[in-house]
Amino acid sequence: MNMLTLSHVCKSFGGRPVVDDLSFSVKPHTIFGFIGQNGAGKTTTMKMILGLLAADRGNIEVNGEQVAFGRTRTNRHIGYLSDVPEFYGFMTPGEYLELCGKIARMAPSQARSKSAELLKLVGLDGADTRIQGFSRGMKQRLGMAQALLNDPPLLICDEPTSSLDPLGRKEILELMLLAKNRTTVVFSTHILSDVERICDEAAFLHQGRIIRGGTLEEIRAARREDGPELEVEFYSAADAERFKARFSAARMFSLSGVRLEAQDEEAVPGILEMLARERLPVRRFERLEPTLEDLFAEMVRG
Ligand SMILES: Nc1ncnc2c1ncn2[C@@H]1O[C@H](COP(=O)(O)OP(=O)(O)OP(=O)(O)O)[C@@H](O)[C@H]1O
Repeated sequence: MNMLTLSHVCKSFGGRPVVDDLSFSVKPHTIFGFIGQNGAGKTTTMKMILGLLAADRGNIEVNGEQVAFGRTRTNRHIGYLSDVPEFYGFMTPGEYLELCGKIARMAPSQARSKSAELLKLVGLDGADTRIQGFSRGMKQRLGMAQALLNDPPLLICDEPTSSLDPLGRKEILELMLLAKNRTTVVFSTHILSDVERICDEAAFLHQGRIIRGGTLEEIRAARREDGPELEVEFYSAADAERFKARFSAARMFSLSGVRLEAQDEEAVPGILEMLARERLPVRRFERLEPTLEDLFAEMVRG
């Protein structure tokens, strides 16, 4: 059974479709990247999953249970982390998590042990100071601990890395990978390199519609039909020029580097033979994988 399923979900504001016939599903213990530019409809979709906004049409199921607008029953399956989580700054992280545990009706001893376990998981077990002095990265890690407090089978993170510096981002990405052992993660983002680093599956959202989805391998495979791009780097500019002169679909990308546009798969051995025959010493020969950023830019341009 899928952990999350959206079937033909639609939402308009003032007659303008913002989410348009959206369908996708997320398998348990995977990380699903929900990708889109600003205004693509990511937050609107998340709000509908959380039952905070009514869908005009379609169906949403969380852990096999149908989401109903205004009722929060299905939210017992969900942990939620926003882009900038808010806390009581005068508390320490341990005090804050224990309070959350008590609000969730945990016994005091359970709230204490669960808080300690999660603070260790997010690397805040030594942080015994008030939250108000925390960096954004530390707050995000605490938000992650809070979201995992009830052992939810689904963790939804709305742009969890957008406000962080590269180190903070890396920490949150690593935490999401760790969280995958205990839950299923859906995270929205416009940072495609984050998706490449940790996601099993992803969906590209554009103007409220999914323009491509699947495993990262499937998403990349669609482009590979055009054949690989190759980069060949030489030790001298003269060698690079000699090589480039042999190909019409070639251009220099640096003083001594040549890029060959989409090549037939069969052409690659011939190129290698030619390099050996002409005794052109090669510093680097690489098939370029398109980045998700390249793919997304292409799709959005149409
Ligand atoms: N309550 C509302 N009333 C009218 N329009 C809205 C409302 N909520 C969102 N919108 C519009 O719907 C579109 C999608 O917004 P949404 O917040 O879902 O996008 P997003 O993908 O999360 O973008 P961002 O990364 O900027 O948060 C935007 O054009 C936004 O202005």
